[in-house]
Amino acid sequence: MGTNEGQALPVIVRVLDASASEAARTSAVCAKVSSACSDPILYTDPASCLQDLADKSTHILIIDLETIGGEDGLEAYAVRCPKAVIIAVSAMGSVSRAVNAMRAGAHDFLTKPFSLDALAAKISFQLDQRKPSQPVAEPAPEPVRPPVPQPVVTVIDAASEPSTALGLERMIGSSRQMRDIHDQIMRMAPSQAPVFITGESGTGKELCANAIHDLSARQPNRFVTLNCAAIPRDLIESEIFGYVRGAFTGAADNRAGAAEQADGGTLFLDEIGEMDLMLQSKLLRFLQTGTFQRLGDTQSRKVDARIICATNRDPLADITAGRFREDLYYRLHVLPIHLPPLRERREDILPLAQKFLTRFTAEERRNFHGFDADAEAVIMTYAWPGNVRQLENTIRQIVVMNDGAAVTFDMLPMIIRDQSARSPAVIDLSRERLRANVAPSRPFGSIEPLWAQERRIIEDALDAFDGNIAMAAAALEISPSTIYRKRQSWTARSL
Ligand SMILES: Nc1ncnc2c1ncn2[C@@H]1O[C@H](COP(=O)(O)OP(=O)(O)OP(=O)(O)O)[C@@H](O)[C@H]1O
Repeated sequence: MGTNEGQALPVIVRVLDASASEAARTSAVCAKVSSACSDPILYTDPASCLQDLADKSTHILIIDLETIGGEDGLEAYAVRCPKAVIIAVSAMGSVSRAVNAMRAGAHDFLTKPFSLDALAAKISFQLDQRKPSQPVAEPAPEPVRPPVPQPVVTVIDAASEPSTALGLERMIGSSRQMRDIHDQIMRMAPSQAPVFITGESGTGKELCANAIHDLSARQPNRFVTLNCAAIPRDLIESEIFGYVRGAFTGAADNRAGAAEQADGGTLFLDEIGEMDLMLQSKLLRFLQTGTFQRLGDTQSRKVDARIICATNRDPLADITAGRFREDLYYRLHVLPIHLPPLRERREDILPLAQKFLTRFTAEERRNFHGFDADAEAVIMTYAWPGNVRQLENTIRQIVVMNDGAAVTFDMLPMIIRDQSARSPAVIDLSRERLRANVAPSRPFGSIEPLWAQERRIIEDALDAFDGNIAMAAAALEISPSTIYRKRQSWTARSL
């Protein structure tokens, strides 16, 4: 704790709590954690705190939710100090409250009465992110993942990955499905039970595993990723369990494997469906006993690592086909999370695209601010078979190859323009349904009046986008006002 002592930059901490004694208690913790924040500013009334947030800089804001009338009031504070780290505290803590507070701008959450150590750990963690050469309040840039191929084993130390504490924030998406996922992550994070994540490639399974680790008590320890598909079959055992000198040709030293490196932290087994059957039984034994042996060793070792695994295959089909051990599956499949493909949560597409555009525009020193209407419509209706990864790579490609204030239709890669030039799936679907639903008893045989056909198509599009007029309009390539106008005319007809 307080690892920045001796090189600490001043940190401006503000504490808002209607109870003066609570505020003073919190303030005492700050001073104890580091001399850098030895003089926190206390507020018991929201108005003066809000005023100061607007006028003066703030690095850490510790805010009591009851004092501001609940988490809904938090946003007003967050917008006044967008660069500050906000720790929300509440005497009425619950998972949904914590999730709502995070959505409203909090980075962390504590339920009252909290131990001084718990608060100290949170503040200390924030302080440890600050380096002398960085402006204190600047959030660290998001780490840019290297292009494929991914490393076989990735070890992330809390200290070397500043933004991991904001794991949930990095998972962009406010669709109903993503809100459910955020909720599940918050509930699962404190548990020790294994988590089993399924979902198509590129849907964010690793990001999800990372968020669970970040929000757990294991966060100060390592998050170790082992990509089972990327490791040659004969090396995978030594990658997981390590080896001793002389265990095989080339084993010149003793080496800890991923399981040992994750001791106290989380071991993420990506692409678990690719694991060889012989190794599956070793993994099962490790899960049952918590013990293992390094390759070539006689000594048994014990570690405490939480297991999270992920696959983009259907695990039950793999069991039926004899490729995956059923007993291992039931050991691992304790807390399941399924990440839906991007095409099933279209509301998330534009916020993700905008986020990637902002990030890559800064990285590549371009001038983009957004997308024009045509580009937006195509981005929103394209099927994105490669999910978020494909969207991310597409935006990166656009930014690298072009410049301007807005991304235009012409800048989109050909495959995306071509696909959208053919009618998107939703439109085909509605036409199919239209054909199937034509009433046979019409005065002119099977011919339905044009306005009724239009109405059916528009209503199908609205259904496909859960009533979202902007998205339905984009898919139909008409303006939202056309939908409003048509709806009025249908109402007039039925009067
Ligand atoms: N909700 C999200 N918000 C922001 N970025 C996301 C989101 N989901 C995925 N990404 C980004 O998309 C890329 C792919 O995500 P990730 O590696 O977690 O997917 P995956 O499901 O594990 O893929 P694979 O099955 O191929 O390993 C990453 O760069 C990740 O940061």
